[in-house]
Amino acid sequence: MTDISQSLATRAGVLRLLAHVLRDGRMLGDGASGLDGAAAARALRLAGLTLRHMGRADALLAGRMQRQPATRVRDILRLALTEVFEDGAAPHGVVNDAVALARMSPRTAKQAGLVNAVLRGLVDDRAAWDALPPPSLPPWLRKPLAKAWTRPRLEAIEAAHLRGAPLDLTPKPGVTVDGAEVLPTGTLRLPGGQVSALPGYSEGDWWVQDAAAALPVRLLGEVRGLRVLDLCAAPGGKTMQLAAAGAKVTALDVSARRLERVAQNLARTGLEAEIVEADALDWAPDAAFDAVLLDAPCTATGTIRRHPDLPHLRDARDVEALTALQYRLIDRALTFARPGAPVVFCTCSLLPVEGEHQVTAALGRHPGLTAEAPEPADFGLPPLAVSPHGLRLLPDLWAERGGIDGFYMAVLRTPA
Ligand SMILES: C[S@@+](CC[C@H](N)C(=O)[O-])C[C@H]1O[C@@H](n2cnc3c(N)ncnc32)[C@H](O)[C@@H]1O
Repeated sequence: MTDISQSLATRAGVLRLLAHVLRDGRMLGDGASGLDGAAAARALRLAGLTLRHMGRADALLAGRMQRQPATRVRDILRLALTEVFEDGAAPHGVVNDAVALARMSPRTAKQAGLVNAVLRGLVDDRAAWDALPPPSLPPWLRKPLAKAWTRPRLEAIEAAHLRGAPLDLTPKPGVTVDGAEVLPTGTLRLPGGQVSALPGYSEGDWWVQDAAAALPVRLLGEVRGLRVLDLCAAPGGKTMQLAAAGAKVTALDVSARRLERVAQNLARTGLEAEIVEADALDWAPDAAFDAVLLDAPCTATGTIRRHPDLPHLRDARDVEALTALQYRLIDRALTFARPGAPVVFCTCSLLPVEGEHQVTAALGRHPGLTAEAPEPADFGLPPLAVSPHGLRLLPDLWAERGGIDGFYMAVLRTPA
């Protein structure tokens, strides 16, 4: 394969991934670019970058085109502009490949001339790109976030999304990784890199987990020897933390496919947990647990730094369905813990309706239920992380250290 055809193949792979997200409504990480190895990784990175900057590309294109082009043509143009202005690609090669991509499909071949003309008029105009406002979240998310966190905070969150995220690892006790920064929370942080090539991967010394996602388990304190229920467990990041800390873990999840990932992760790390495939709303254990962790399904909007596809895949209807499910899961989780035992509720959402409001509502409907507000400093976190009943993390926190995912977590207890 020549260099030219390799770059073309990679860009065709990016178009497949964009169609998977924008047309099929599926997660970027589940998409197939049709490529292998380094080309597949490059296509995935470029698709993510294009999704992050899509609003800006569309704004620039809107000024140049009277009619909306075919969706594939639009994606070709979006990718080309993103590569030139955000990835430092040479305009000449980008335009040539964009025209070739249009010609590749009978449905868009006739628009190859349009692609050429539009791009030639734009790729040298960096000033026009730089003058565009930074990409913003879609209205379904922007509105409630501005209300909850103020507009300047929202803009700081959007800026954090654009910066992306470092690579965070949770080590087994005593494990270190050369070159990694040790965060005050205990997470090991690297700028990035191919995960499976890092030292300690095949030995199962650590697993990938954002610094925020590693905190809910720590709120449970010492768990050695305790029977702990990990209620929505897959793919198993928190299950591994609990098992590594010496807990007897039951890892429950409704998804058989996702539970396979738990089993694989446990096998790689040599850790043990009982795996249960069940709907938490129907399931009943033989005996109450010493601690319960409810990492409830949510919009995952706290992870947009890593998943730029999310704002394009979710909408306000998802929020409604998920908050209703969280409400029911909290009530169920409280019945699984022995009286007085901790039940950690957490979600990786930026929306208070999936965090603070859920805990306030649970306190209102369960007489005697308490929620302890953890002290942020105990976990090396800035005071901004404090919230009425729990810990609130937003992606603009720790900007100088590389940020942290958005999360909410609280420790609930029924009366002893
Ligand atoms: C946020 S993810 C959990 C992430 C996991 N705790 C970790 O740290 O790797 C939410 C999980 O909830 C599961 N889930 C959704 N509804 C459920 C239900 N009714 N019962 C059990 N699990 C459920 C999903 O399959 C998904 O794996």
